[in-house]
Amino acid sequence: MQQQARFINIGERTNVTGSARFKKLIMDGKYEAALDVARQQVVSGAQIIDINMDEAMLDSKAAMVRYLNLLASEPDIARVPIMVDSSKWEVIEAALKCIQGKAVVNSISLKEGEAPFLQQAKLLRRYGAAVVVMAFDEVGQADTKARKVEICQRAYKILVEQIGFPPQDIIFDPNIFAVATGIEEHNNYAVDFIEATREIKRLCPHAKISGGVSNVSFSFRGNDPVREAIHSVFLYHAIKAGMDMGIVNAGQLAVYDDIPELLKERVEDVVLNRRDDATERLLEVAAQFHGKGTVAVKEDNAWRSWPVTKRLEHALVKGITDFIDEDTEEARQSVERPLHVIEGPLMDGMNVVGDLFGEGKMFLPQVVKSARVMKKAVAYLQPYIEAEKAGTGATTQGKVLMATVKGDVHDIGKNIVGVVLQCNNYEVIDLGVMVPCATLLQKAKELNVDVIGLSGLITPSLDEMVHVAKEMTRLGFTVPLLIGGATTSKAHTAIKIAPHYAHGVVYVPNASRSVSVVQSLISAEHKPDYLARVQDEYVRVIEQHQRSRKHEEMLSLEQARANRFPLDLDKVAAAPQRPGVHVWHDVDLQVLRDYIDWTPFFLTWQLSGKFPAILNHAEVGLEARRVYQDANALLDRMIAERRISGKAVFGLFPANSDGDDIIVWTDESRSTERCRLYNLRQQVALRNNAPNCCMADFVAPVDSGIADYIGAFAVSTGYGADEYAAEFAKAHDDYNSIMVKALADRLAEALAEYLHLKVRKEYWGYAANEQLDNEQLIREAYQGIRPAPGYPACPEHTEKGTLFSLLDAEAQIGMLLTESYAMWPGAAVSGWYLSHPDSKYFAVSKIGEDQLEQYAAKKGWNRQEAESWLAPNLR
Ligand SMILES: C[S@@+](CC[C@H](N)C(=O)[O-])C[C@H]1O[C@@H](n2cnc3c(N)ncnc32)[C@H](O)[C@@H]1O
Repeated sequence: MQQQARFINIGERTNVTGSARFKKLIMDGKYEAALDVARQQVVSGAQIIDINMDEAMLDSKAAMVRYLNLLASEPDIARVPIMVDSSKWEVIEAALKCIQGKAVVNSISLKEGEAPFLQQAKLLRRYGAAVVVMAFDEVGQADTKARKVEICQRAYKILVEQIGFPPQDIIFDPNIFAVATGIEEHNNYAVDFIEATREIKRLCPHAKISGGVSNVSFSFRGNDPVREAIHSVFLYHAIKAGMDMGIVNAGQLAVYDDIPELLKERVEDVVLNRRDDATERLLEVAAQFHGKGTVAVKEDNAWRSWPVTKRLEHALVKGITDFIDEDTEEARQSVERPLHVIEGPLMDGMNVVGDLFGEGKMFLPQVVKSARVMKKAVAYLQPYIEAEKAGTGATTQGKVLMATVKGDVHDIGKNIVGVVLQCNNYEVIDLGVMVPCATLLQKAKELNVDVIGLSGLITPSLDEMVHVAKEMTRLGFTVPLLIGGATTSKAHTAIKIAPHYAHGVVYVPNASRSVSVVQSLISAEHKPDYLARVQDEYVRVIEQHQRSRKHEEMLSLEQARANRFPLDLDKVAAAPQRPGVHVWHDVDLQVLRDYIDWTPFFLTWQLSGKFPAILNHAEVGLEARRVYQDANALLDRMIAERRISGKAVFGLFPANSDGDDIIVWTDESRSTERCRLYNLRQQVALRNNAPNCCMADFVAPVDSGIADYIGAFAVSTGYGADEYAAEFAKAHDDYNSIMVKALADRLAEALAEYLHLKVRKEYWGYAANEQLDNEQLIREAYQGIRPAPGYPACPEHTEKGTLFSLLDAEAQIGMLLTESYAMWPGAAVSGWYLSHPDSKYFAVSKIGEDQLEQYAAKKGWNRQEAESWLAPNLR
């Protein structure tokens, strides 16, 4: 597997000689559609795409240039290297002029002798391109191991020794030819390639080996399953011998371990030329595997002949809903009562899923798909169960009541935990979002639940959780309380919540952990021990917290102010090109797709790794590609059917700082305050006496006489998302329900990114010439920042109130704030725009009593209100 992981797939569908569809699109001038062919390959795992426009009826050079230029503007495709494939030198040169990153040229050879070979190689070196060198010389194409090695070694010497071509940029293609053709001399072709690969790698250090893999199975055209098995077996051995890359249709490659034993053995005989009658023996069995699609699909269908209980298990593990109604019906007929189907095969199947997930052999998206199968089966049985009046359902392991706390609207994490618990046979009662404490506890009593789970995303929710814990004590509850959500932590749970409730407060870091936690809490036998361990752990966490806090030296607010960030007033940006408030009512979501930061999307699904590398990750790559594909298919639908929409309101205003405040003026006369933004300042003594920052430090002070500005924005792409997600949930499809929200969140972040870009380049215009790709945008490699209230530089959430009234966000685009200052719709981002080149993100962190008092006075808060809103900065 490790070796497979290093292999580089070269996509081949963007080749007019190899793909009839691509050829037609290009010949018809449908370049946009032809781009999709490239995109599809990247999505299916191609890490280089081979582009070939060599067609007699085509102006190949013009077609290549046009296509490459279009590709360059598609960030999701342009991130993979291009292999320029042409037999015409002028096409290659024209292509190299368009390609920005490192290109690979396919190919040159010694066919015409050394002089043209050298000349071309020199030119390629000047372009910094890597090159594919075919094992072809004046005599012809190399077929035996000896000839392959001889030609490649000769080419290597010429390239490296005569012109200093970087050896790591040389890729040899020692020719893969068809085996099992019926001609005896061809029988050793695969072995010749594999053995030559081993030898060339030894003799030509750093050079790479590539080849067109589909050639090897040419004699089995028409029988895809056998062809795919041949490719897979061939690659298995060639990669072991040192093959680095190959042209191979990544979407149609059988998994070596999944090839049925009989087929694998016969194919291996052919590929490794192990017996004289290998071809006949493969032909004998080939028909059995004949069929459409991949070997895996062929095997998939085999499960349909299994006994129904096994079929149900298979459907659950693989997440297949296609046959679930008919299989559930068959199972129902085979048992006495419909409930027995749930208690028997369905729960057995889910146990398998639970075990595989627990062992790390299944990933979260797969588990959520399994839940979809389970729910559909249960829904199918429901009318029969009701007709029988058999009560509410099967016995479960326990009842878990879950809710996102009052004032908070975020629920993706909670929904995922709910699904995972259901998969493990817990009954989950989900009260949804913004659930007041009284409602929650009343329900808990009424339903006599075993566990209560709270979730929240924004920091004010942490306080609400403390409130729930206190109320549980006051009302005499004894069931354990689970705490989860993005801003929650073990430390916060230990320090702030646990002391208020004596019957177990457990922090759950992610969905996978929820099962073992609930299991331990529900078991009468294990619960005391488990809670004692949690308590010990909390003691340790608290001690650690106290130790780390002790080292923090605090400055007085006065001292911190004296150490403010020294702003370079010569660099204050010019006045905005388009001041005032602007509204976008219907943002083109298609445009936003290119600005999506996908990495957090995978994290939502508990797949960690940076995009796009994660798509090819040895362990999670396959699953990552699947969710990515599902996500894009759903995005297509959401956009085409206009199921969600995006809106933005933003404005650019005259502003100056006044101490720690920022004054927003009504107009350029700068005489009347429209509003004042209150900011917190860092008070912890920082290393090397670094400045104690406050957001106001990045805006020109009022007494400088400099006309500075500030921007404000609020965007959401959540309009319609909750309804759409609810439709899926109603159809027992949690997978897509969660997916809708995760995608709406991604689009909201993408909108924030895109809008910020437009502001920098056009509306404010201080960076009109900025040219950054999406990766640079994600890294925020631009001038200026967009700090968001609730985040570390401006952690106090009520400032969102000022932001929203400044923009009149409710009237303009219908965005609301809850009592905890969470934004609605949930897929939303808001913040300020600061343009100064030295402005940067920082964390206010802990503040002192003096700042607490002064800030409270400015906001008109009493002590309790101040402590509540500033809680995250008082720890
Ligand atoms: C949370 S990430 C979101 C962007 C990420 N590419 C995504 O799609 O999820 C970065 C944003 O968080 C906010 N942010 C990050 N650090 C911050 C800080 N220290 N203070 C204030 N806002 C901060 C800024 O609005 C910044 O643009």
